[in-house]
Amino acid sequence: MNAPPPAPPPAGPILEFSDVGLSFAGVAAIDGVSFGVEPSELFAVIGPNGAGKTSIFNVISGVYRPQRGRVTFDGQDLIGRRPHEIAGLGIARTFQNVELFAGLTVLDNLMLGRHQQLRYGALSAMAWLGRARRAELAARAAVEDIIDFLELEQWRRHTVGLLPYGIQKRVELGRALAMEPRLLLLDEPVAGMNLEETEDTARYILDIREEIGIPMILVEHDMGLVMDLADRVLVVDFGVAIALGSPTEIRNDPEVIRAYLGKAS
Ligand SMILES: Nc1ncnc2c1ncn2[C@@H]1O[C@H](COP(=O)(O)OP(=O)(O)OP(=O)(O)O)[C@@H](O)[C@H]1O
Repeated sequence: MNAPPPAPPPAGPILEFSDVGLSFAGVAAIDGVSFGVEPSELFAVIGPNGAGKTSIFNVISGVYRPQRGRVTFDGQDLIGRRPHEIAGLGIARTFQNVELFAGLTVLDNLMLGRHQQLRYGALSAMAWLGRARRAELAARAAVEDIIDFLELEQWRRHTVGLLPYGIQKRVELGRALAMEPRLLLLDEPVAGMNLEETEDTARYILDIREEIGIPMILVEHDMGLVMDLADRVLVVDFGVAIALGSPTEIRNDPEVIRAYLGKAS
């Protein structure tokens, strides 16, 4: 009898954040936080205001350089790299406040996102016009797919700054997707949205996971959204990781309840 084929080795985390410490003027924003994000996992980071969530994103994306610890993406060290290099490795992010070119159209904003991903520079573009032109056509087709995917068709020629806030946030998500990321960081994707916009965004996040299958890290205050969407949740408070587990484990964790009730009183 033939033995069954050996199971493939379990894939390790694509992002490893190990014992990171970051302080500003001696005050710790992140104090020894460690976690790993599995390929295609939807990982959430929650915590009260000022807990260190955005600082974690800023460390991953190269905006802040921590004094301690190690961060790797797909085995490559991230600390010490500049934000554009990290974007070039395939880590895209959206921001708490929309950061788009407000005077440009939806289409142009997405094309700019895509150009960060194109593999030719200005000189090679001149030398290899044919190749550059083909890349440009492919870029345009990829952007049109994103417009379809996020149902932005009716706004594609509109100036971004004049669009409703919920649509601007969706364009920002599209801009990040246009980079063809291998990891997506979503900083408060539903902040300031009404219920309908929030539900739409939840659906797009699930669609990204289903159809594109990339891992995502979500920082969000909307607890309902986090508990509905996330595979695992990391809770930070005063820069320290106080819990890590499934939404159900987190909901029932006495330390988490204490941190939140403490802030509410
Ligand atoms: N550039 C900076 N200079 C000085 N202190 C900073 C800086 N960035 C963050 N901090 C401090 O680090 C701590 C964590 O801030 P951070 O913005 O990461 O928290 P947060 O959990 O994202 O908060 P919020 O939910 O309000 O967005 C805070 O005390 C904040 O004041």
